[in-house]
Amino acid sequence: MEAINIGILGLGTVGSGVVRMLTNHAEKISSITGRRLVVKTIVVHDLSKKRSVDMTGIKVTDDVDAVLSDPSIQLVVEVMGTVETAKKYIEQALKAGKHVVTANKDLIATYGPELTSLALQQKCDLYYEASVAGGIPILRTIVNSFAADRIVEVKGIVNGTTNYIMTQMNQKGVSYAAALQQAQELGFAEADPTNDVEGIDAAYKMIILTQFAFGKDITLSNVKLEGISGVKLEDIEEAKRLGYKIKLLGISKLINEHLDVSVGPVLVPRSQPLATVQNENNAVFVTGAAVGETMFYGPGAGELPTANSVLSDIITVTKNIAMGTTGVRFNDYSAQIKLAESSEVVYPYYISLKVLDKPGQMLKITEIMTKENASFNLITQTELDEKNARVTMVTHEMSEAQLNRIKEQINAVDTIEVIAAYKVLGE
Ligand SMILES: NC(=O)C1=CN([C@@H]2O[C@H](COP(=O)(O)OP(=O)(O)OC[C@H]3O[C@@H](n4cnc5c(N)ncnc54)[C@H](OP(=O)(O)O)[C@@H]3O)[C@@H](O)[C@H]2O)C=CC1
Ligand SMILES: N[C@@H](CC=O)C(=O)O
Repeated sequence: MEAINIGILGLGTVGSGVVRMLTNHAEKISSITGRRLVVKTIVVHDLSKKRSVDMTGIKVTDDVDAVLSDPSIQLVVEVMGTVETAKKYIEQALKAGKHVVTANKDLIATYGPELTSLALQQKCDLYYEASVAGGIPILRTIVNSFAADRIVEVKGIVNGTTNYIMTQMNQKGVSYAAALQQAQELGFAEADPTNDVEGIDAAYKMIILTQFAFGKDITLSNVKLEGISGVKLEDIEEAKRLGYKIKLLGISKLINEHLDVSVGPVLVPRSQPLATVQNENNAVFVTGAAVGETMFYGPGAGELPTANSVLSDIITVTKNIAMGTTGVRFNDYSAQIKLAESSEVVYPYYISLKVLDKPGQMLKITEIMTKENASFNLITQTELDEKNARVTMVTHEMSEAQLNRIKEQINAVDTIEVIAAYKVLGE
């Protein structure tokens, strides 16, 4: 059987899973593709590190040229992370006529269009299923199964680390720091977990999902972004009391034919399926005008789930090589859509305020709300200590522009401070 030589850049959580799956499932992969997949070379950073996979017969090196300059290697799998270095290596690989599979959302969200053009020019494949929602095959599903439908919304939990942290805090009373450390030890977190907890990793995934669902290239600056590092335990408890769970959600949505993309903590009703997604699992809702609401659920991070998505790309590329059909875009859809104005984006909000515990504070809040034509369907005040109280409210629908003006005016009152303002999802 003809062989296809593979070079892998990175042998961490995902790289190890890829090697394990290529070894353990070799027979099935060959029977599907008609090719024998051989991992010829793996590039790592630190040659002295102990590895957990069997590397018999594989060259392990810290010299990337051993892959990029080896003409016998047809397929490069980039699972090392970073943006600029990975870009440089992938460009070199494509220019050398090698096909590329990557799990790197930072890279694809930042340089996807540029790399896709280069791949097309070189008649090479560039696939990145694992870059969004780990083990959930969501990108291929949007390309294939939603090809004819008009997608109106994509939303969901697309970061395993933050969902893991919030589940552990919520259910087991684990501290934020301890839960983050566990997520790092389990291999879910990024090399720099700031990207996870500040919502940047989820935003990168929403950029890619937006490209696939709506055919629109956006950048990080187009995503309204808030992470979980500022979410207070009191707000988690208060949300629970009101019948909600706080989840970090990515939402990309058509509003009046304009697109709004956000990542942030959202109050999800306990009865909504997203509220039941625990630990590193992810769930993506895709709403099509024809099909209605669909939900895709599964592990969003971790060695083997992510490796399975990388393998699906490797198999696609192998089949394309075998059939001589390489050099086709992963996603062909492109559309002209404007971004929504903040006056168009309307949600109910949960607003949490720290107020000086003295008379008249509620009046000031309601005056500001009334001035902005906003109303709430519940408001409560709880004493925090001798001096301070917390006021929480769930508003009726209001625009983001209204919310911003309300926040600004409340923060200008020296006895009141806005602690949180999170969207509230409907049932
Ligand atoms: N972990 C997960 O669940 C998921 C990760 N991803 C993405 O997959 C990619 C890999 O993630 P993950 O496996 O977790 O990362 P790890 O940090 O576990 O592994 C990174 C690997 O790349 C190697 N490496 C890093 N920089 C270089 C370099 N400059 N030259 C050569 N080798 C280098 C490291 O070498 P050494 O071992 O010697 O240090 C290590 O083997 C990232 O883009 C990540 O965002 C996507 C979905 C899920
Ligand atoms: N750090 C990411 C890994 C997968 O993309 C996450 O936690 O989701």
